[in-house]
Amino acid sequence: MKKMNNEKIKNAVQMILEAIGEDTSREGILDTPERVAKMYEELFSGLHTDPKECFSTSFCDDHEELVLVKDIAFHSICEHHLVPFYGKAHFAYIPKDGRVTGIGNFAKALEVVAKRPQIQERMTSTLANTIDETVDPIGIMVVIEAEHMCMTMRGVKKPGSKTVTTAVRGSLKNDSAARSEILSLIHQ
Ligand SMILES: Nc1nc2c(ncn2[C@@H]2O[C@H](COP(=O)(O)OP(=O)(O)OP(=O)(O)O)[C@@H](O)[C@H]2O)c(=O)[nH]1
Ligand SMILES: [Zn+2]
Repeated sequence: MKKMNNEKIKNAVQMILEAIGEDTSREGILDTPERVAKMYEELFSGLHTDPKECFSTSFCDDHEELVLVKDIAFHSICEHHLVPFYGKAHFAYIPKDGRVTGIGNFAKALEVVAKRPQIQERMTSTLANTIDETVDPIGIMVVIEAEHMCMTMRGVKKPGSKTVTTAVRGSLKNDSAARSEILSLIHQ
């Protein structure tokens, strides 16, 4: 994994604090540039990791029906304002040739992809493409529901508003009945 430049982040945060008129010598704020640099290392840890690595385990169990792993919580960062958006991701897929993937792999891939500055649409399609290329299922549908702090704490200020994005690959693209079943299972 490429290393982040912590020194650069520290200097930038120091400059922001100075620019907003803070007293950067006061005790509470003295270590803030360093803290933020450490935090960014965690929040953006997925930037140089390939989520395809998360799908290494699979099992052959003759299951060729729908599998839904739902309500996996995540936090990500909006690339426009660098504030969080957060919510839940749902993964539905139909295994090919009875080969199923480990259900925990969806949560691992979500963690990698969420830890990047981005928009929700790209996060959704990145996950769908990753699963399509590694698990190679008959069909896949990724649904993400999130609240964006750039829409709640600033700007239009609409707390509680949710954005829902979907990405569909394979057979589910032409199967509206299966997509409706997935959506009803998600919201059951
Ligand atoms: N499509 C999409 N838009 C997003 C996402 N996150 C934030 N945005 C929007 O990106 C837009 C950025 O708009 P700009 O006009 O460049 O920035 P701004 O003046 O700060 O915009 P406002 O947030 O509307 O005040 C805003 O409409 C945000 O609501 C996302 O995940 N997907
Ligand atoms: Zn934003």
